[in-house]
Amino acid sequence: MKWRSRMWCRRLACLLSVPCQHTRHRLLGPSCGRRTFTAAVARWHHTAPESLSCAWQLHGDHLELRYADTLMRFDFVWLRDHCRSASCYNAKTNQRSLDTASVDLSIKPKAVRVDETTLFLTWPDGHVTRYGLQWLVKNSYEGQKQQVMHPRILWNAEIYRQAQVPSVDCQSFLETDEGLKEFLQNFLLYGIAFVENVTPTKEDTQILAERISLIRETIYGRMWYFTSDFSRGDTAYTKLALDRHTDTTYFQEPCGIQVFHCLKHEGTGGRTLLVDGFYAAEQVLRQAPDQFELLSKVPLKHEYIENVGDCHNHMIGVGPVLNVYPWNNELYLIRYNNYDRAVINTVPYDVVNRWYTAHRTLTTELRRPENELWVKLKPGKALFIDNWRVLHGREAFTGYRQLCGCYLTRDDVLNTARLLGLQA
Ligand SMILES: C[N+](C)(C)CCCC[C@H](N)C(=O)O
Ligand SMILES: O=C(O)CCC(=O)C(=O)O
Ligand SMILES: [Fe+2]
Repeated sequence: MKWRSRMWCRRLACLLSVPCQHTRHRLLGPSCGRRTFTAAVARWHHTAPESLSCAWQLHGDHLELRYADTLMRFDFVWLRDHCRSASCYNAKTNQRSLDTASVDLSIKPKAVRVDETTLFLTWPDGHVTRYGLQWLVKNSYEGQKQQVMHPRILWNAEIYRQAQVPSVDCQSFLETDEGLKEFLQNFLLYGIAFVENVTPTKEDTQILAERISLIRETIYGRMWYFTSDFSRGDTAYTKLALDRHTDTTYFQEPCGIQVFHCLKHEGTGGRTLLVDGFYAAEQVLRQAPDQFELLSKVPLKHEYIENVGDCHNHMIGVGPVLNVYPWNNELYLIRYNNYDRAVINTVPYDVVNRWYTAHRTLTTELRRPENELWVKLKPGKALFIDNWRVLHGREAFTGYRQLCGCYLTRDDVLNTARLLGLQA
């Protein structure tokens, strides 16, 4: 992604290299500020020449605007398409009424005017579009690019322990907005969160889950409940150790959240391992950006083939190990499960070779002991894991062990968080 920032710097540099025009305008005085501009001449216009709070310039196919320390460029079709007038936009439902296909792709504003707070555009058919300058900063590519979509605290074991993230009490989680909000804030920041003093039953675990989301029903059921009874074609249903992984990598959209509640364990071992996949990926980005890029570009398949008893399933999910938003390179999903990774047949041999190297670098980071958080799940303590970020595993165990839980739909967890005022 380096090229992006380099390119951006170059563009920024070129725009910053025109201050002579600002100076000239300041010398010309305030009269030009509110004047309607009709000709497409590249010239800076200032609304408040003394403070230089806003300046704009019309180019052949876009409008350039500087406001609140942000330099923004707006495509003309974009400016027409996002018009918030009553005939183009339904403010009650927040939906677009304008048929975008009716906009001439070479449209240009007939007139442009900016006052202290608002940009006014008049289109060839006479339609007038108004944008608040604050709204533009918040919604422009350049404004948006400066902020992350999901604020997070990346952690290793030490960082997580030092943070002393509290578990939320079950009653406060279920009965107060503050309890729920605190829980969700922790969950969004760290990708894991605990609820304490839960009655150790499947039904009570379901009530917890439904407090924040819809349950995502899968081939494992809605609420699942499992022991080492080999009832399914998967090593989760054994007493074996499981290396760190994310679940349901063989779904086109892996489950967003996993809930675990250990209802019983009479025996030894069986601790849960948690590793922040984004922390590890960040280390790869630092050490070897090209390897990070490869992991985010090469698509692979994961697969689940099951024929046990009455369970017949064949699932395939395709996607890269690291998934990033292309406009800011921010990670949003890691798909990592070496058990369920399918035959690699989507890439030529020389790329395969480089991919294995990159995968090894990531695995080395994921396996560093200092990145491992080990917890023993006990009846009463429910664990929520962001399955798009935090890997889980398990130590081998002896004796009878019963775990219940479910998957949650990510959109609905984030919905609850946003309704409580959190950035999600
Ligand atoms: C959680 N539950 C026991 C229901 C399912 C386990 C699925 C395990 C599978 N290997 C995966 O990683 O997706
Ligand atoms: O048994 C456990 O603690 C977890 C097993 C597992 O990885 C899973 O169920 O997804
Ligand atoms: Fe798992």
